[in-house]
Amino acid sequence: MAVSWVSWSSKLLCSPQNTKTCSAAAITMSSSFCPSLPTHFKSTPIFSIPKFQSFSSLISASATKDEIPARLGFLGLGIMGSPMAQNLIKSGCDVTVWNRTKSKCDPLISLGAKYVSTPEEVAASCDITFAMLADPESAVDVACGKNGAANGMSPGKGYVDVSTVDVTTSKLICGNIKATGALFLEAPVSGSKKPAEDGQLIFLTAGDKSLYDTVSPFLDIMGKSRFYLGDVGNGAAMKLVVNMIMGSMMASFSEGLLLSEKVGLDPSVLVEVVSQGAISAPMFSMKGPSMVQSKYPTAFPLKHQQKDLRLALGLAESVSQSTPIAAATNELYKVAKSHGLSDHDFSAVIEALKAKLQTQT
Ligand SMILES: NC(=O)C1=CN([C@@H]2O[C@H](COP(=O)(O)OP(=O)(O)OC[C@H]3O[C@@H](n4cnc5c(N)ncnc54)[C@H](OP(=O)(O)O)[C@@H]3O)[C@@H](O)[C@H]2O)C=CC1
Ligand SMILES: O=CCCC(=O)O
Repeated sequence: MAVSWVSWSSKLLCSPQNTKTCSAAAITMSSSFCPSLPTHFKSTPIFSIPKFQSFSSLISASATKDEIPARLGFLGLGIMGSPMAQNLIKSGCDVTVWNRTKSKCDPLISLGAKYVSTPEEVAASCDITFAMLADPESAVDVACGKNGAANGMSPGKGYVDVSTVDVTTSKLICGNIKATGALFLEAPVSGSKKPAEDGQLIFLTAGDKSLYDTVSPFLDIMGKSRFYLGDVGNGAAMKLVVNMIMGSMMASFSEGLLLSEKVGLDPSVLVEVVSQGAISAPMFSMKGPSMVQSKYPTAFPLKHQQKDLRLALGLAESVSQSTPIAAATNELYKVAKSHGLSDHDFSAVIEALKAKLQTQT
């Protein structure tokens, strides 16, 4: 399995907050400007716009990458898709958007995005189409359903699915896209609402390497690092394993917060103690203070965390791997969902452990 990793550390040189809001046309890197830049970026214009060449000719010339296509599509403008598309637009890309609920397109249209009324039309009018959908069902529907993106794909185009789905779903979408002669890359992301806003996501990609090479400058606008993991399915699997760990960590943290309170400790102090030791995690420091106040402002919806646990358990089942902790954790998120917490942040799983909810189940 081919694995590569690139961190675009050069972004740190541009602006303290988010370098990638710099005009795309202005981003040109050289080794003297950025000594820490990976070799293949050095002395290479990251991209130049707007130079509309046929995408297929650009793909075949992807080794030089001195020009890349700028007609981008973005399907799915939820918590993640919206800021990701915004960063592309703010970086000077030509972006066409679509979302099932049309009103979510409006802020992006105000920023300069084009709008068309179906995924098919997006794919037909763009060189590369990104998709950020809720779950396997919506990802398949938008890619392969009636008026789906596959109907607008053809040789020379590329489809990049950044949704979190299972391996089988990703392979199904890949098959439908590739049947049109287009290229496919799965690229689920690690990082939540704030990293999406700040262009600090981590892309876990797999699929057509030439498409990966072509879209890397766009991934670098939206993210801080990217992994190329080989065959389709490896990106999806990596993402599910990461989120399986994350879901269990959050459940365990929740138990700790409640136990500390029950034995007369101040859970805010626990958050501080945890933050200074070996089990410190940005997630605990970020979400702990609001959890102590029973507040769960949504960054990562609880329903999506439960979906990821469910899919991770399926992945484990496919290779007969025992995952008792993830299985128990999944049950807890299901309890939280059954109490109407689906659209709260996943840190609301702590509510499922509170005595009141336990007695209601
Ligand atoms: N939020 C986070 O922190 C992270 C989320 N993810 C993953 O990214 C994906 C998107 O997450 P997020 O943005 O948070 O989710 P949201 O729930 O905010 O957005 C979901 C998107 O999917 C669309 N959608 C849902 N069902 C359908 C359907 N049947 N047909 C067409 N479109 C549909 C929604 O459209 P509409 O607006 O019409 O409802 C919306 O655009 C998920 O797979 C999630 O697991 C990955 C990393 C972090
Ligand atoms: O899928 C959601 C991941 C959230 C995160 O990585 O913080």
